[in-house]
Amino acid sequence: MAVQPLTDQEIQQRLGQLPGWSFADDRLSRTYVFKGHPQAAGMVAEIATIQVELDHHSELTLGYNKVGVSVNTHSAGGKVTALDVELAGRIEEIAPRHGARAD
Ligand SMILES: C[C@H](O)[C@H](O)[C@H]1CNC2=NC(N)=NC(=O)C2=N1
Repeated sequence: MAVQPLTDQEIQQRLGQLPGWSFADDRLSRTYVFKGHPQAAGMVAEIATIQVELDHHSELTLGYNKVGVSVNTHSAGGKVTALDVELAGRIEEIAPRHGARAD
């Protein structure tokens, strides 16, 4: 069975475990700030590796010292699902090693 969208209540509950992430326009999103461009790019590269492993892919934006992550599940009609929450959690785990801080 295809992955089901989470309800707004379920999303709010899961956001409690994902500080810095927000829910708007049917997407989970977060921006991270880094010391400089190499650190930001390194974070993007590791996110890409995780996304290949999970077979779930966010929209990533790389700036000078910022990385934006925004994700929903295409196969669930562009809604937020447990797959998005899982990816966000995996990204949170690696962020400290890249020196990421809140925007
Ligand atoms: C065939 C492949 O598994 C699918 O296209 C995957 C790939 N990555 C994906 N990523 C996201 N964000 N949503 C999806 O529905 C999705 N589907």
